[in-house]
Formats: sequence, C-alpha cells, structure tokens
Amino acid sequence: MALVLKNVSYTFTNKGNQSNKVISELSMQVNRGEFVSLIGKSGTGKSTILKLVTGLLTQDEGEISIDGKPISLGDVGYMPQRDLLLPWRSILDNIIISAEFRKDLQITREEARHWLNRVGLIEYENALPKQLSGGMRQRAAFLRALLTGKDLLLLDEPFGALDALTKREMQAWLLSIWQELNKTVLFITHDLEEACFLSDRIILLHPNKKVEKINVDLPRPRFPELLHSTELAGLRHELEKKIANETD
Ligand SMILES: Nc1ncnc2c1ncn2[C@@H]1O[C@H](COP(=O)(O)OP(=O)(O)OP(=O)(O)O)[C@@H](O)[C@H]1O
Repeated sequence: MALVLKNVSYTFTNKGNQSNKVISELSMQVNRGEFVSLIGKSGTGKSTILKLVTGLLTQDEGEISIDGKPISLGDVGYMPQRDLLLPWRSILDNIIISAEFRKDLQITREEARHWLNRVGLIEYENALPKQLSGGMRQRAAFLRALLTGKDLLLLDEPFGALDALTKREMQAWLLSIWQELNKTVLFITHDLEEACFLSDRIILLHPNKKVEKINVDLPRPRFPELLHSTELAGLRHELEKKIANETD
C-alpha cells in the first residue's frame, strides 16, 4: 500500500468569502508501483488533489497518508502543470535543486548528466530554460521531480501542451523510467487515449464530486501498437461516453 486518501474534503474560500467545495469525502488509493491516472472535466479538482497530496494545501477533513504515515511537505516528487523552472539557473542546476534543500539527498552532477542524457537533453545542461522548447522544458521538469528520489511521483498534465509525436516519445520514456525505477505514479491528463495507454487504473472525477474507479486490463509492457488496438479504443470510447453525459 502506498498512498491513501480517506474521506478527504477541501473548500477554497475566495476574497469575497465565497466558498467552493472542490473535493468532498474523497477516498482513493494508489498502490506501490501502480500507474494511476486522474481524469475528469475541467474544474473537477484534479490539480487540487495533487496539491493536497504534496502538502501544498491541507485538507479540511479526512486523512492523507503514505505507507500509514500522514503526508508532509517533501514526501513526493511533484511536477506541476506549469514547469516552474527557475529562469536564471541552467538546466542541470534546475534538475538537482532538491539536493540543495535536503541533507539526506546526494545527487552528483555526473548522475544528473546521466539522466539528461537519457532524455536527450545532455547538450542543454548549461542552457537556460528559455532556450529550450516546450517538450524539452517538460522533460527537465520531469527530471527535477524524479531526482527528488521519492517513490511517489505526481505529474500534473505533463504532456498537455506537446504535439502528438513528441507526446508519444515522452509517454514511451515515462513508461520505461517508471518500470525501471519501480516508481508509483499519479498522473493527470485530459487525453483519454493517453490515460488508457499508460495506466493500470483510472480514477474519473465527476462534477457531482463522486469518483469512479476503472481498471485498465491491457497487457504490459505497453507498445505504441496498442494505441491502434480495438481494446484500447473500446475503453477510450467508454470513458468518453461517461464524461460526455455529465452535467455540472
Ligand atoms: N487558488 C484557488 N482559489 C480559489 N479557487 C480555486 C483555486 N484553485 C482552484 N480553484 C477552483 O477549484 C476548482 C478545481 O480546480 P482544479 O484546478 O483542481 O481543477 P482541475 O480538475 O485540475 O481543472 P483543469 O482540468 O482545468 O486543470 C475550480 O473550480 C477552480 O476554479
């Protein structure tokens, strides 16, 4: 067992004291080594769930734990929707930033270079973020989350802004790294095909705050040919229908 959310609720209160209960009595679990995707219409609270799990936000009610211990800031590797790379630091210095704040974490520059090489960014180790394309920045932001050394990675729409081909490449290397390093991943996407292709399970958030848990019974390892299979197309279609029929 890895991450458990039990009866979690969260309400945003705006300046005018208007409140918006975004998460209501949510219970869900992500097991060690699993790849789980969160899907649902815009505004159903996907990013809020990730922020609660990181500890950036604190739930009003309920419990969030990792291996039975209440979560605290810094327990997970987090890749937010916007990459938030520091514009004045080189790519290499951006990806090893966690080691500067944590005594328990040693990342050598050699190790960081190994990873830059793995994702095709070694030639950019000394470049500034603004010199990289969107896809390259996403890869750097992913490495920064990976090099926190945490088992649980929270990835908020990491490939949302990429063209279809780059997205395919990134999905393939994400799966290879996930398998090789035995990570646990909680992933947000609006791309239903992507959710089916990558995940063991999908958690669908409904606008009425209910959640639906869907198993993805597709074989692993996953190869790109699977994207053309009737099984994947059938599951994607099923999800599409569930989401399309919803009203707020
Ligand atoms: N800082 C904030 N202050 C007030 N309301 C917020 C804040 N952040 C998010 N919300 C509101 O909470 C709700 C859920 O937002 P959240 O970003 O978690 O949804 P989401 O499912 O991730 O959406 P999307 O798919 O568009 O990224 C929305 O109604 C949003 O307007």
